Amino acid sequence: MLCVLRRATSHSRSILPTIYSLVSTSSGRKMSTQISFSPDFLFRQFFDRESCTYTYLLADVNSKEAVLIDPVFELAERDFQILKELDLKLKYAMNTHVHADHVTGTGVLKGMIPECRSVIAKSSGARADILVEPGSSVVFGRHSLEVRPTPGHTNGCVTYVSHEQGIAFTGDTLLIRGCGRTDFQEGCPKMLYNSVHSQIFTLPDNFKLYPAHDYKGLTVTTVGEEKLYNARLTKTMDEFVQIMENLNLAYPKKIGEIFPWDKFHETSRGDKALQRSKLQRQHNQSFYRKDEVSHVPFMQQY
Ligand SMILES: N[C@@H](CCC(=O)N[C@@H](CSS)C(=O)NCC(=O)O)C(=O)O
Repeated sequence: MLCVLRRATSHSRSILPTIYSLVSTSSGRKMSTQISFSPDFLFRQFFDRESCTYTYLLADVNSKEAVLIDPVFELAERDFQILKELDLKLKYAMNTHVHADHVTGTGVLKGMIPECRSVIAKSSGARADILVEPGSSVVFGRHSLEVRPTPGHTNGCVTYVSHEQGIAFTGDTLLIRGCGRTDFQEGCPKMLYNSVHSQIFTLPDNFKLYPAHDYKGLTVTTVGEEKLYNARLTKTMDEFVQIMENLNLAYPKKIGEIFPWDKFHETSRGDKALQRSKLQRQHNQSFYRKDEVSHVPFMQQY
């Protein structure tokens, strides 16, 4: 047993510097200079087992002002309880985009915390108290998040960046070793490719990236790692488009609750997506009649 442990330790010692040096060779930056969180910055990552969604809680520990990124409707009570226990004041409940796979928790949280304001990108077309635009800053206490436009999965996708903490919340634009699908809801692979390369891969290699979902149990990545190992985004644009057009993923389970089918149908791109959406629509109509979609008001009431 001791032997195995020793071997495992020396193995991880030999691999890590290789990764770091590969990354620093490709960009000229040193991955080994890890950016630590400031002592007055609180960070928590929460997980929804149902939709594999990450919700992030960030706060200024002195002023107690907090933000939640991508809260989930069914888990609003969990998030509220944590805020209460940590004695935090939720200033903003924000979304990276209009989600197709879960209903946002912002409406419920606003009901529980009257001072809380909802935030989403103006380009999403969704309703919220604050509609942010490229270059806007979301300020909580002494901390702030820069809003970077990263359309492609949806038109209104944004990435929120904390330069001081060296972190970015990429929503569904960039997933760990993958990316958001582009086969519905205004999806456009070329746009997504450009967004990642111009807005995310231009951040320093040692910035940590936190996605809105992971389906394999991974929690965090870095710009440097994704530039080396992302199976889709390390390809050329043409290769990337080919990959994205042939993913053939099943639609998210909740899509029928999020989108009125007529709107979804209109905004699907390409014949293949349109055909699939027709089939899906026929299938779902037996479950979701439009006038029975009780969650839609929450989707609109960010
Ligand atoms: N199986 C899940 C949905 C999985 C899925 O489609 N995820 C989306 C993000 S939520 S719209 C995605 O972009 N995935 C990309 C990928 O490569 O997996 C469900 O049934 O809800």
